[in-house]
This record gives sequence, structure tokens and C-alpha cells, in this order.
Amino acid sequence: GLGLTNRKAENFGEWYSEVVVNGEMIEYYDISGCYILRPWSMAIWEILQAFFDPEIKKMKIKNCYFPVFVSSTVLEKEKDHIEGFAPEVAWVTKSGKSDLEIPIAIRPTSETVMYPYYSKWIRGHRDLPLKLNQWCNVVRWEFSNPTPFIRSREFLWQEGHTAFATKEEADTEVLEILELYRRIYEEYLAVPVIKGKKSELEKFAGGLYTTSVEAFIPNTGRGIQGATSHCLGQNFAKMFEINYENEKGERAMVWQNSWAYSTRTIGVMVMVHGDDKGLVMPPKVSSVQVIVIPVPYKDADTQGILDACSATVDALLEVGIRAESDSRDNYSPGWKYSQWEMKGVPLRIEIGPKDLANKQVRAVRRDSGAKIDIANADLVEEIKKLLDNIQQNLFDVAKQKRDECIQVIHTWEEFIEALNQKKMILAPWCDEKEVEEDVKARTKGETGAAKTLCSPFDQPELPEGTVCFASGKPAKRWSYWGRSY
Ligand SMILES: O=C1CCCN[C@@H]1CCCn1cnc2cc(F)c(F)cc2c1=O
Ligand SMILES: [Mg+2]
Repeated sequence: GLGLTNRKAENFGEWYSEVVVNGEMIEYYDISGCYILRPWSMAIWEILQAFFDPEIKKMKIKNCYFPVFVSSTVLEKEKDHIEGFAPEVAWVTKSGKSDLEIPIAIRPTSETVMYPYYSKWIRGHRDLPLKLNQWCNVVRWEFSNPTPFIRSREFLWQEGHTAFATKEEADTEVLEILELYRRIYEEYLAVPVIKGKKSELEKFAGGLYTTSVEAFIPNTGRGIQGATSHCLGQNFAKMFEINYENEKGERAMVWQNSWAYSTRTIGVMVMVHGDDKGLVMPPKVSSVQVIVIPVPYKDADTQGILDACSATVDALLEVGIRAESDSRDNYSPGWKYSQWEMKGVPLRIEIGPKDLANKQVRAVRRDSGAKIDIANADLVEEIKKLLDNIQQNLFDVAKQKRDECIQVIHTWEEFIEALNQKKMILAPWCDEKEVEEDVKARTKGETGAAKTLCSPFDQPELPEGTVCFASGKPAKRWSYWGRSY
């Protein structure tokens, strides 16, 4: 029968796997760590892309497409760049029965694919800024527990790769892109995130600095990196000789950024909003926003009810609301209610004989379960308001829950206590790499070590004399800490 066998609060991992499958987002695949994205989740990816792509086009960023294959000579051009990542690289070693001369890697990210051509294309200052993006898949043969959307061996993302004449231009773009990522989470997925800077230990080692939007999953007490925007400095320009003749005729290296969000966004949304009846879809990203269900009663005017359903759908489609009717005659209304609740459709409209007679419909909210009778004359306006209200309510509830998980601490004892209470910890920190390494070592356990999530741009007051919770040295900044995905 329908319904979940796992409860979100009891066994989160199993609940999550069940919800993404029963909600028809994911089908498990016969290769571990790989998943089928079914239309219900692919539609979310397309809606996010339909927001993000025009926004980067406004920033004069152009889409392109580079090959998925990277020769080993190119990939391993810079030992230190990928040494830590080598185990994750997937290789093509044969074609048919014969071995390939040179093994070919499948891109885990595209710096080494793209930058030799940046070096070729960027000659003079008029070639700058060069701003490209690609929508593609990447492969990383991860070994830690694979999780649909959150950690898979292949995923979809966009990767932006830009090159500028000055650091100022690069710094500005890093934050413009980060704001788009915040909007993806907060305005579309209704998930609150924190903007901040990654620590030296957690940043992209090949870059100069990393910024990110950090989400938090209250049920597991784990932070999760939502998206990332790096300033690469001139590190890759040096590695790949991406330089140009500047306006003074001197040889100068470019300043670069790279930034990405991926299908991980969908998993975060499911984890934050889902409940024990299944998915809960924010209206803005739901491919069906309103499902209209006929509730025939014995010999009552069934055709009249079906006509009212299609009229209701048409009126909503007319104003751009994504509505469908479920007039299948082989399922009961009750069965349909639970199916569409499992898929998380934000609003259900029921039309029975009484509704028909009263020229009204009954709307039921997925987020609160509230039932609202709406006169046909007010249908479009009321449904628009309800959808906006559901979108806002999902964000407000998620933000309130996330804020309840935030714990400000000052001492090691308080830190450990908060960690055990699955909190997102805000602590004064000396910002020394060795100290972060020490905290990781001291908190290692079966549920994973604590690490910095980010140092928020929005810094609370740091009174003179405040000391680091872990080292006792003078604190330099506030940082969020926690276990993470
Ligand atoms: O995170 C981004 C934004 C989009 C472009 N790339 C950057 C940095 C990616 C960091 N990274 C992340 N994972 C990797 C996995 C690998 F197998 C590998 F060879 C390299 C990498 C790797 O460089
Ligand atoms: Mg990784």
C-alpha cells in the first residue's frame, strides 16, 4: 500500500531514500552511487536552470561545451592540484577489446580541460574578460556513502570559469554569483542558507579563496555546502600560462573565478521540507502546483464534476499556474490524495457534488493540511495567494527550525555539548589551520568529525579579548562549525 514505512525523525537515512523513490524523483540504478533522475526531479533542475541561465547571460557569461574526456597528461599536469583527488578519477582504459595507448579520464571538473584553451585564446587585453559556463555532468568515483542528489558518482551541475584583467573584477563576480546561489536556495527551494568564506583547510586548495552558501539539516545536525564560488587568484594562470599583453605592453597573468551548483540542491530541498507523508514541494519548483481531483458521489452529476475539474485546470493554466487534473477512473479519491501528497504537490483541489452545487472548490494545503473553500469566481486570485503563502511559509518554517539549531558557544566544553546536541555551532576562532586540524582530530568519531562550515560574511560583534574556543588564542572571527555531509 501507499505511505512511508520510515519516519523522518526516527531513521532519517531510510526515510530519505524512501521519499525520493516513492515521490518518483529517483529510481535506483544497478551501478552503486548512480541514480536515475525521473521527471519529477528533472523538472526541478530545469526550473532552477531557467532562473540561473538568464541571470548569468545578463552578466555577459556565455555557455559552451567542452569534452567529457581528459587525457592523463593534461589532467595530471599539476600533480598538487589533483593529488588528493586522484582516487575519485574515473578512467577509460579500453575501446572494445584493445587497450587505449594513453588512459583517458572522465571529467571530475573541467579546469584542466578548459584552461589550456584559455591560454590559447587569451592573448591581449581585448580578449578579457573571458567568461564561460557549461551545463554538464561530472563523474567522481566517491566511496563514502552514496546518497541520491547529495553524493553520487555522476551528477549534473553548471560550472562557470571566468578570467579577468584585475582582481577587483574577479572579487566582484564571486559575490554576484554567490548571491544567485542564495536566491536559488531561499527564493526557489525555500531553504535558508548562510553566505560565508571557507577556511584555509576547507577551501578549494587550487584557489585563492572559496565562498559558499551553507545549508543545515536539523534532523541529522549536519551542515551541507549548498554551492560554491571560488576566486582562483592567479594560481591556474600560472599553471596553464594564461597571460596576456596588458595595456602598458607588459606580460600579465589573468585573475580567475570558478563556481558551481549541482543537483545536490534538490536533495537539500527534500531533506529540509519532506515529512512523514512524503515530499513537500515549494510551489516555485513544483512541476505540478495544483492537482484537481474529482470526487464523484454515486449517481450525482459525474460529468458535471469532471467538466468543473477541467474548467478549473484551464482557468489556472491560463494565468501560468501549473495545474493538472487526476481523473483516472481506477483509483479512489482517497488513494489519489495520498499519492499526490507523497509527491508533495503544494495544493490539492477537490470538487464533489456539494462543491458543484455551491459553485465552489475545496483547496487543501500540503504544508499545513488546511482546507479552504473557494468560490469559483475567486479561484485564480485565491490560488495565487495560497501558492505564494505556501512558498513563504515553507521558508519561514525552515528558517525558524534552522535558527533553533544555531548555538553560540565560547568554550570547548560548550562546543562538545552543542555538537552532541546536533547543533550548528557559532564560535569565536583564531583562524589557524592547525587548530582546525586539531578540532577535527579531537572530534573524530563514527558520526564524523566537526569542521568549519564557513565564516559568515555577517559577523557578530567580537568583543576585545575574546579567545578562541579551541586554542585559547585571541579570536579573529566568528565561524560556523559542525558535522557535515
Ligand atoms: O568547485 C568548483 C566549481 C566548479 C569548477 N571546479 C571547482 C573546484 C573543484 C574542486 N574539485 C573537486 N573534486 C575533484 C575531484 C577530482 F577527481 C579531481 F580530479 C579534481 C577535483 C576538484 O578539483
Ligand atoms: Mg569531493
